[in-house]
This record gives sequence, structure tokens and C-alpha cells, in this order.
Amino acid sequence: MGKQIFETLRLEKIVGGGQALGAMNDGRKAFVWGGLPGELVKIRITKKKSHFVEGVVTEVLEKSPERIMPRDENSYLSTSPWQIMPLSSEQTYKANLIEEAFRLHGVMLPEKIDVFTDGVEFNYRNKVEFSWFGDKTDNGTRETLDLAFFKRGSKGKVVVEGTSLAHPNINKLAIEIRNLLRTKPVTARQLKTLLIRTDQQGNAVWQLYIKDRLADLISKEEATQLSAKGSEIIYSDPKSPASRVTERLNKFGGTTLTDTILGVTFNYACEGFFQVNIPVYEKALSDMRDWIDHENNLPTLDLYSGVGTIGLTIGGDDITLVEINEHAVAEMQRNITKLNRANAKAILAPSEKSLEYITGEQIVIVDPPRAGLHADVVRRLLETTPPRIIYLSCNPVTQARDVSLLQEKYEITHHQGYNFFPRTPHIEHLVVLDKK
Ligand SMILES: C[S@@+](CC[C@H](N)C(=O)[O-])C[C@H]1O[C@@H](n2cnc3c(N)ncnc32)[C@H](O)[C@@H]1O
Repeated sequence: MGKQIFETLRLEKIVGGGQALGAMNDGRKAFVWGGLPGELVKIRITKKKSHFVEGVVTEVLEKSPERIMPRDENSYLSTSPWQIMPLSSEQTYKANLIEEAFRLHGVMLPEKIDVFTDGVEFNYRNKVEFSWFGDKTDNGTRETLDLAFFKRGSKGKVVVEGTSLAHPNINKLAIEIRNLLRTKPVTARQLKTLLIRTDQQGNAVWQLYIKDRLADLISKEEATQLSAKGSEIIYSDPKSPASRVTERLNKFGGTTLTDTILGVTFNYACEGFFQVNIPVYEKALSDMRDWIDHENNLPTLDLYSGVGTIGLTIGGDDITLVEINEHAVAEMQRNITKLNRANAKAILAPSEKSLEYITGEQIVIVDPPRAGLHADVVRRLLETTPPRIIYLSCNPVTQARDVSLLQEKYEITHHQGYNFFPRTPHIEHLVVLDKK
């Protein structure tokens, strides 16, 4: 291991990525996890570049009055680095980051920025992926086996018993599976990840991704003793770091879950796509629904649609959904069929290659990834000028960039922030744009 480098500095502000910003003695910017504005901290450098460094706080020399004890003292940096401040501060930082992003792009937001939260700070996640960690025991005869998360800014792992963000049934089941595997001749090196998911009723399913073809690692009897409704043992190519399904080795019960969003029922696979914090997502959807002109019954176009949870709940009868990911589209198609939505069309394609669907005669909903809208999508919107664009974003910086371009022909009618992921720096922001 290379020599560790430490530095002491004062932190100034929180930046878009969620880190606190400070300056090194040599003038380089330092993006720091685990610190708050105003604090004097000692940091360990985790990445060095010519113009900036990244680091993690190892000691707080002067504390911010905002600082609170993180609930997951050892692992909060891996899952939710804003556990060190109260939710009220988090809400203010999120609103300020939205404001700053739009100001830097020269866009005036007409209303005071408000970030909706349902006040549920913990236990909101319905999906957690655990890693595994093993170490030699004192006498070196066998290895320990623990659940773990990757440490932020290093390749190391931190041993956990769960996370405060997760539904309690997820943490409970994770421990049951860990305890069962501790009785087996298997080491952490043979295991990749454990994915656990719950529906809103708390029914849990799990998938164990392993790097050896150990189909009989867990018996049917053992699986039925666990507090889950279904599970799978999956062989996942060891060459890929991700939990990809290479081969399904064994299955105990179904691993499909069902949830209802604004009265519409969706089925999704354990490894499939689905929203993580359904109550707050539902609030965003019901707000967005208010901006769909159901009276005039215009068709709706949902770009970057995922499995269609926006378009199929709030879009009208005549809805076209465009998504790049084939698994998401397959899941969306299954749901369209099940819901008997004859006028819903799922398109497997990048939005920027589906420009012919943007005709100007429909309400357009966009919910792009962090990179924001493709330049060709913005160009086509400006050419065809649909009467309303409903833009939900997980990155206010790229949203502000796109809105600044769309302002040529649109004005902002409404905007609202949402806190889908409390205790983390993630921000969602809705902007409703009307043709001028
Ligand atoms: C922020 S998610 C939104 C998903 C969905 N609207 C929802 O509410 O759950 C962005 C989605 O865009 C998809 N995506 C990414 N790049 C895309 C592109 N160029 N064209 C279409 N979809 C894309 C991703 O696969 C992902 O499902």
C-alpha cells in the first residue's frame, strides 16, 4: 500500500457532488467526504489530480454546530454521507444547490425553492446490495464471513450488520442469510453480492450472486426457513465486478415483487428496475399529474421512461414510452400487457434516436439520467415546440443547462424539489415548462 497522505484544512461549502469543499495549502481544491462547512478537519487524500484532490475526514478539529452523530457510525460514508447533519440542514443544502445550479446557468426560478420530504429519514430503501468480507480468525483455521459495503474513496470494505436506510426486513434477512452461510464451507472470496428487495408490504426476496457454481449451497428446506418469499442462487461471471446474472443456478419460490403506484399495479424482478423510495416518488408523480392536461386528452410522450412508472400512471390513455435499456423495456412491456393498455407503446431506443416521436402535438415528460437531455433532444423540442414539457431530474446542474436552452421558446410555470434519498446528497427537481 502506498504512503497515506494527510492534510489539515478548513471546509467552506457543500458542492453539487455532496462533498464539502476546501483548499489545500498548495491552492488545489479539496473535495472532502465526512465534513461540514466551517469545520477545521484533518483529511486523508484518496485521489490526487493536478487541479484538485479528493479526501475523507479522519479527524474533526473544529466542529460545525450542525454536526450530529451519524446513525451508522462506521458505514455512513458508504451509503449516506449526509448522516452527519440533521434533516433540516440537508433540506436547506439541497434547496441551495438547486438555486446555485440555476443561477450559474442564468435561469431565474420563479418561486422560492422548496424541497419536499415526507420526513422519513431512515428505513426508506426497498433495495440493498451487500458485499461480503472475510478474514482469517485468530488461530488461522478458518475465515470469518461478514456482510460489508465498499468504503468510499478506497477499495477496502467496511463490515456491517445492515444499514439504517433499509427497510428493517432487509437488514433482518441479510443477517439470517449471513448466519446460514457461516455454517457452510464457503468463503467471502467465492461470494459476490447479496441483493435484497422488499415491496411496500415488506415482503422480501433475495438473490445471492456467487463466483463459483455452488448450486446446492443452500437447500430448499433452509431457504424456506428464511423470512423471504422467494430467492435465487445466481452464478455471476467473476471477471465482471457487477452483479450480472450469468446463470441462474437454483430458485426457491418466485422473486418477482408487486407494488402499486397511484393505483396502478407493477410487477418487477428482484434484479429489475424500480423506484427505491415509493412514497416520495408517488408524491412527485401526483404533483406531475396536475400538469397533464387530461381534459384536452393530449397524447403523452415519456422519454427516458425506465419501466414506465411515470407514463403508465399519469400519462393519458395514448402514451408512448422510450427507454434505452432492454431489460427495463421488457419489464415495461409485460406491465403494459398485464394492464391491458392497448394504446401504450414501449419503444426500445435511445431518446436521441427517437426524435420522430417528438411531434409537438403532445405533452412531453422527460426524466433523464444525470447527464441530462441529449443535445439532439433539446434541439428537436425547440423545433417542434410541444405545448408543455414536464422535466424531472436527478441532477439540477444538467437540468439547469437544458432549461437555459429551452428558455428560448419556453417559460418555467412551476418547479419543485423532492428528497427521494434522505441522508444522501441526491436531489430530484421537477420543472414544468410551457411554450411561450
Ligand atoms: C432517472 S431514470 C428514470 C426512469 C423512470 N422514468 C422512472 O421514473 O423510474 C433514467 C432512465 O433513462 C434511461 N436512459 C439512459 N439513457 C437513455 C437514452 N439515451 N435514451 C433513453 N433512455 C435512456 C435509463 O436506462 C433509465 O431507465
